[in-house]
Amino acid sequence: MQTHNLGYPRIGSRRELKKAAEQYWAGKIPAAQLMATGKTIREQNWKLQQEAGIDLIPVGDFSYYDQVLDTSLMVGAIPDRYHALTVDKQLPDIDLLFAMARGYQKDGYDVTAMEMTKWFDTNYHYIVPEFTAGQTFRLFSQKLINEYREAREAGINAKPVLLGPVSYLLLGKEKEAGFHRLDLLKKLLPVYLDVLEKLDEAGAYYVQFDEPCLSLDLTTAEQQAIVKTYAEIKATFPNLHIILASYFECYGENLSTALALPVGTLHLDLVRCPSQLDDILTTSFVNTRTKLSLGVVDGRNIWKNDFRQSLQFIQKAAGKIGKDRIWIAPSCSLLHSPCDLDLETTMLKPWLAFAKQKVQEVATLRTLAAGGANPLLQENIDAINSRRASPLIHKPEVKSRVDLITEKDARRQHAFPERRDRQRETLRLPLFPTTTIGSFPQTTEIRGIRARLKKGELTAREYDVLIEKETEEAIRWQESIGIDVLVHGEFERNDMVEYFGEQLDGFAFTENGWVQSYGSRCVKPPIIFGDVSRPVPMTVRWSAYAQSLTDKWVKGMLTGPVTILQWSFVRNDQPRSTTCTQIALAIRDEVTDLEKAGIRVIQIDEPAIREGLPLRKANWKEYLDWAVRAFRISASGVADATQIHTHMCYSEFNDIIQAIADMDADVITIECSRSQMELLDAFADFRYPNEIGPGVYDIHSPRVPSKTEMRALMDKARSVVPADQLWVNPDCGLKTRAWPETRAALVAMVETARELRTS
Ligand SMILES: CN1c2c(nc(N)[nH]c2=O)NC[C@@H]1CNc1ccc(C(=O)N[C@@H](CCC(=O)N[C@@H](CCC(=O)N[C@@H](CCC(=O)O)C(=O)O)C(=O)O)C(=O)O)cc1
Ligand SMILES: N[C@@H](CCS)C(=O)O
Ligand SMILES: [Zn+2]
Repeated sequence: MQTHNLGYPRIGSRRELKKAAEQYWAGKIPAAQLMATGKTIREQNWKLQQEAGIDLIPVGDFSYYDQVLDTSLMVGAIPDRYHALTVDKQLPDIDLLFAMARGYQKDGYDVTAMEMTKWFDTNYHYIVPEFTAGQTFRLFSQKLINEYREAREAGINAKPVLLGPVSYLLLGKEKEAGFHRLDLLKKLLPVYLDVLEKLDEAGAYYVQFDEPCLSLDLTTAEQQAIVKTYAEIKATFPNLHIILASYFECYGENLSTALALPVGTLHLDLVRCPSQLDDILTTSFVNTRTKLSLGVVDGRNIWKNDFRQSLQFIQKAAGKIGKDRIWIAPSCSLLHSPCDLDLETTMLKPWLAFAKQKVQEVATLRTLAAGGANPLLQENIDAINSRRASPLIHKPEVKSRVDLITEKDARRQHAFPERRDRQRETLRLPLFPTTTIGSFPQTTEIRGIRARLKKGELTAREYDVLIEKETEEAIRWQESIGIDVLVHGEFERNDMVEYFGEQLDGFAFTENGWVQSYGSRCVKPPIIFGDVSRPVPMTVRWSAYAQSLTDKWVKGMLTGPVTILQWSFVRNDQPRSTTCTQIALAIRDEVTDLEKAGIRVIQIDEPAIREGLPLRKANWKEYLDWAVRAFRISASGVADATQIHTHMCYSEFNDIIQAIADMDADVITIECSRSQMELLDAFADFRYPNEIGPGVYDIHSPRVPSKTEMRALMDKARSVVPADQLWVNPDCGLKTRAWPETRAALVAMVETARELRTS
């Protein structure tokens, strides 16, 4: 039996890559120092996996920003708008990569960033490839080949990992009409063959192709594209051992396609789809020579592996096809796991495994599968049993409150048209009201204040005074530029999910459990280990304080139940829907407490509602039913006159528009600008009945949009949605931005709204 890994986190266990990239962007370190940090992280990761006992170690999983963007650079899919930067300005590759990811606005250049969206159902975001009808490809970046050579020189048994050509194309977007991106396969494949040629020259025998599109509903043409691709690769490189990996779902309808591919190893995600092993072992696949990679260690969660359960899979497969055809692996890339449990002190530690521990689990499973007594097995059984029996987990009062929920609890008092009238009487807002999404820049000073509190250098009172000062400044500034519905700025929050997790019972948190979300941005997902309840109000103090400073309305700001669920590590001993409903009740209590404190506009953010959608359409309804119900439970405890907003971002929402309408928020603010308001057509076609704030500028880029751009977007919006339904706001919160660009952009946004009211 072999062990292998599909990918390792690249941020470094102390977020070394994040820190170096941000310092480089700020001009504080040279490119060489950033590269040196990257090299050190790669080497440490490779060595760690080698020492753990992993036979085949992934290379190509490292990226300075995103692996999909790296693929675009590898195949030369660089949109025309960057050509001035490559040709005239001759930007080095690393700066071109960052320009494509973040936009470029200096030295007289003003180029927008590429779109970013969710990687399948994860909180990782990739840069969306852009394709034109006349698209050409060529081998542009040799990063993968160079890193493969680097690994070999470091004595690593390296396995190059590529995003497969079909998934790469399907994850991209046509930027003009008249063609389908899959038509480009015949032009793209030769570049992949070029890369394989170079890898072959460098000595690669095993190559992993990730084709996660096989976890989606594919058309026959898409399945055939997979067949054609791997037939051609195999025909060109008959000696290559192709590892084909899909994850996050069953192969489902694509299983017979996958089983017939001329690959050396087929990877199965047995955490997300345990049943597919039986499906496969009852087909003629058993008579082939293809190896099976059993993804038994969960790459998406932090719970210790249940060795007995994994060994059952391994033994069952080995019994049918023989040990030599079995590989042991994590279920997917460990990109989605935090790095190292050794750095933690949580009391949950005996129940957990992070990336470093997961690769050790893979190796231990191989040892255990070989047979013989081993104390590691009993240790594992004890840990699994102690979690199951722990009194920390179950709270009868929480369970019975969930059982007592009625349909009335999930419904506002009246339908939207009546609520709108009450709200208009109360709020008295102008046409095209302006607002922001909640957070203002989380500056180094603010992070520093929080770090000092953590280290005990500030008392809780001293901390509060400093945060109050920031909040007051933000309120005064918003008043001065004429924003209509103000926000308190979220200065007291480390993260929009972790902050709530820290205050809810049933949650634990880590000190260094960082996971990459996009580029240099990381999250520290809380761990939901038990029944969830809210011991005391969580946000009322800050919202009430902000409201006390001004006569304008201040929006209360909450994270919704689905997003808290989705962006946490979730317990795996009860259905997600049950955990979500428990969170919904906690948020409902917060919403009603905010209303009691005089807050009349309350935003319940649900940016992750689309991300939680199952990858296969057949499973959508069940999810949307409980997810929408959870949101409604959280929002329905208030009077008609209290205006409930929700906010969504980073996803394609067209296909869940009915569910969004069913959430029945009075106002939805939604990311739209990178896609030039494309999304609004869906709202318009659907005749979305409630109010909408389509984002008028992209907050991911430091680039300041012009008034003309924002005006054009709003003109587009009002051509499809009635003006009295529209709000004017950015795409998302501004926490990742700095104040100078935030000020400039918001002043221009408010002026744009004023002009819209008169012309
Ligand atoms: C809106 N998004 C979010 C997602 N997921 C979340 N969980 N949260 C989100 O907001 N998903 C979709 C989108 C896009 N994704 C992100 C993800 C992450 C960020 C972001 O800004 N992350 C910050 C870290 C935030 C945080 O937890 N900050 C803490 C700790 C700060 C820190 O690093 N402290 C230093 C010490 C500081 C000092 O001494 O000066 C340290 O610990 O070393 C805090 O503020 O207290 C990031 O920087 O990556 C945005 C969008
Ligand atoms: N209220 C949050 C939403 C982010 S999706 C913020 O403004 O950062
Ligand atoms: Zn957002």
